[in-house]
Amino acid sequence: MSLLQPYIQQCATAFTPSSFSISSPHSSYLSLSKRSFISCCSSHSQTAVLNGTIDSKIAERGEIRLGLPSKGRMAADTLDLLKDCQLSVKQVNPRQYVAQIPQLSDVEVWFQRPKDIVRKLLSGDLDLGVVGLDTVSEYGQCNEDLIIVHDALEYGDCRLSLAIPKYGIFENINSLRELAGMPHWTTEKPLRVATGFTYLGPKFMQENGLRHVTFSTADGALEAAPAMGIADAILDLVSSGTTLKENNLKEIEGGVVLESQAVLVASRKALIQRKGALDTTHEILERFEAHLRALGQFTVTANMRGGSAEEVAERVLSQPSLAGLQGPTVCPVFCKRDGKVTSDYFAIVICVPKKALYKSVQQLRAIGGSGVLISPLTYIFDEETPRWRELLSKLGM
Ligand SMILES: Nc1ncnc2c1ncn2[C@@H]1O[C@H](COP(=O)(O)OP(=O)(O)OP(=O)(O)O)[C@@H](O)[C@H]1O
Ligand SMILES: O=P(O)(O)OC[C@H]1O[C@H](OP(=O)(O)OP(=O)(O)O)[C@H](O)[C@@H]1O
Ligand SMILES: [Mg+2]
Repeated sequence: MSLLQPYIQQCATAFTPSSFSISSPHSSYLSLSKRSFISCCSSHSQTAVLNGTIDSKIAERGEIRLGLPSKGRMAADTLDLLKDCQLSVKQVNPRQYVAQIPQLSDVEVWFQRPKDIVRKLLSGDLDLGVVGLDTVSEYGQCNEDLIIVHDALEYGDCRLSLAIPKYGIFENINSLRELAGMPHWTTEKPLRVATGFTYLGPKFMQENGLRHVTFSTADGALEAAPAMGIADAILDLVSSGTTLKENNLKEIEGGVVLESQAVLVASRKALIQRKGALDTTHEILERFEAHLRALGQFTVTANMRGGSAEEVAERVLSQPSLAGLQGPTVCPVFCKRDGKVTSDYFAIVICVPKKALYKSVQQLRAIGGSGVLISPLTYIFDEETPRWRELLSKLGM
């Protein structure tokens, strides 16, 4: 074994849909990945055995298990989101992998690595999880048992993207079409792609008609592979683009496989069969939605002189940025003048998108608003969350 091999090992076999093959020093991970790949195409009898095992796991335990990332960049942000939704995770010490959320008494939190959260949802050992969409797509492999309950938790933003060197034969290549059209790639000398995404990578290439491609894999620092002569291209997560830039690589048009952010994912079986799982999911979803909706808005209060509530409302509604969620709340401000209670002023309360804040203040002033107060919003609970209806329909309910 050469010195390079423990770091990244070349794949000798060209990818074709019928001969998926990737070699790696991490044989346990890859054999699992390969097994899951094959299991996608497995016989009905194998699926039935697996389903039987999952059914018995559902019957065996009473609590609802939520998997959260144990480490890495998703871990802290996930705990922060839960905390902001008044669902603080009580973990006795950081090395203990089980924890509780006092507000959700039937939920047991298990800290796991993101890819293991997806694997354990599929095996029936977890019921719910928070991970990146990239991880669900890679390790979930389109399995119908996985249901995305909330698809935009607004952190962990990144994209899975193909990147090539800025130099050499790639200098003038700027799109996937141009890359595919290069005469260099043949059966004998295919395009070598280094990636940790050994399911999504081949699938993307196949769907985009790149026939002469081989894949190699490694656990990190993939951006070094082209300069080391190990690969021609890489397929990896990109966020700021700094790592690509620092390693003289560029993304190409049409090369984004997936846009990703943190999601709440569930096992369909658990939602249908486990007692209380659907109610708990509803509560978590409602809290997430209410909090995330509120994040983008401010409450704006202002005073306005006027003859009646209707007349003030009409003035407010004449401005494009002042409609609020359902329209303005207008209420009289009472004061005592010459011994008499009067209301020459009205208080108006509206929610405005954070992005439109200054424009809203200008519009309020233009129609006679004064004493404008801005406060952060914590939650916006609607009558029913749209995602809940979507979930019920995905479950056939
Ligand atoms: N550069 C990035 N910016 C934003 N989010 C990212 C970035 N890289 C990864 N992520 C998101 O965070 C998730 C976890 O990434 P992280 O690097 O923490 O763990 P990992 O790569 O799975 O584990 P490890 O690096 O220890 O093997 C990814 O699946 C992705 O959803
Ligand atoms: O576009 P950027 O903001 O530069 O981020 C991209 C980098 O972030 C991730 O690596 P990570 O930091 O997780 O290290 P790893 O390769 O060890 O997983 C990803 O694999 C890229 O290398
Ligand atoms: Mg990483």
